[in-house]
Amino acid sequence: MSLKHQRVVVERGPRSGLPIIVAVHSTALGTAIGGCRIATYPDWRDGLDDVLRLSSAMTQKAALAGLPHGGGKTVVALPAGAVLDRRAVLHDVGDVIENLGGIYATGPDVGTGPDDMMTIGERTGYVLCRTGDSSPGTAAGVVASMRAVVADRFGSPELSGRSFAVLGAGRVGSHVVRLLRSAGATVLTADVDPSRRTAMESVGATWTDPRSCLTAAVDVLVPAALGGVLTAGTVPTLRCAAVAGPANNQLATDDIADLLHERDILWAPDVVVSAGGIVHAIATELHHETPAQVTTRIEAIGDTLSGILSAARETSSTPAAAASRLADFLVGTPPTPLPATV
Ligand SMILES: NC(=O)c1ccc[n+]([C@@H]2O[C@H](COP(=O)([O-])OP(=O)(O)OC[C@H]3O[C@@H](n4cnc5c(N)ncnc54)[C@H](O)[C@@H]3O)[C@@H](O)[C@H]2O)c1
Repeated sequence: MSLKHQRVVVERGPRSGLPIIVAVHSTALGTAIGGCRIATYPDWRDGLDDVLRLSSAMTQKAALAGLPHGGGKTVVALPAGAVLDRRAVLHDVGDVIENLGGIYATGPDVGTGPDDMMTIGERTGYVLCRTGDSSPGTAAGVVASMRAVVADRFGSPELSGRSFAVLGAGRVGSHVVRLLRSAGATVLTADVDPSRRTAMESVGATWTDPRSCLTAAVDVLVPAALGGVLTAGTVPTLRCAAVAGPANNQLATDDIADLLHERDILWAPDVVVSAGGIVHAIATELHHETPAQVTTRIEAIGDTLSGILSAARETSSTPAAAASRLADFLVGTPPTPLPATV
């Protein structure tokens, strides 16, 4: 396999002794952006695989969100049972990013949050989201996407009277549930953490168990927990008309997009749907836009998704393939040919 990334740095952190891996996939549209993931891997090379995949997805995400940025990612690959000296590892991360000289800026991801960005910020200025929570922006982008999805599927963007099953009532999922309820939708929700139940029922959502939520007969299933939820095993059990949610990497493998298409379940690519938080952070922190300008950008996620869903229909391809082709076009990558049929 040829290397498609602009730059990949692997360093053993001098303070932490841990593998710090930063991949800059592309700066064709501007500074690469993408979060810092601290996670356990069987081997650091699995972390390398992850960072290569995630940074390439960030290039697509930034381009599809209309941001003048490329994609990158940081992974700190923890061995099983590692005891973390958090400050040491975050300073190691900060130094690696600083040494890249500004071609990449990081932010929170799995295993890191705004406080960690403050600590990384003690070593480098190339860091986002030091304050605040990205989940309200992400949720707003999800709801803008919902309007595009129901318009495509049912002929009207109206959310009132539509039914949704939100799997995962965490930071983003709980905001989505509230926004959908305020718009007059019927909402079923579930989380492995039962402490979320009271808050969700107080806004009028119906609580259920995760399995029933996944397979509920609803208009739209909203994956808002972990990635990999759509598999060859789960897709045949779905009873929804569409799937659209913030969870990253929902498809266990790329061919699951075809399986959903064959079942006539509309899948909205998560790389588009989940962009609201990063759009908010970039527009506010790097481009100093006004709240009204930021809202307009987040609402535009729905327009982008509408265009992708129309293009998919017109070319008889999956929305995943249509999104990928649009991202390649925006970044200037030579497009891959369309398959004859899907
Ligand atoms: N926070 C953001 O701004 C943002 C931005 C883009 C994408 N995402 C993605 O959206 C998803 C949710 O992010 P978040 O910030 O809300 O995370 P979170 O950790 O706050 O919420 C996730 C929730 O899912 C629940 N959960 C875990 N496994 C589950 C299961 N099997 N069934 C049901 N519930 C389960 C957890 O208990 C938790 O409440 C993640 O995939 C994340 O990568 C988040």
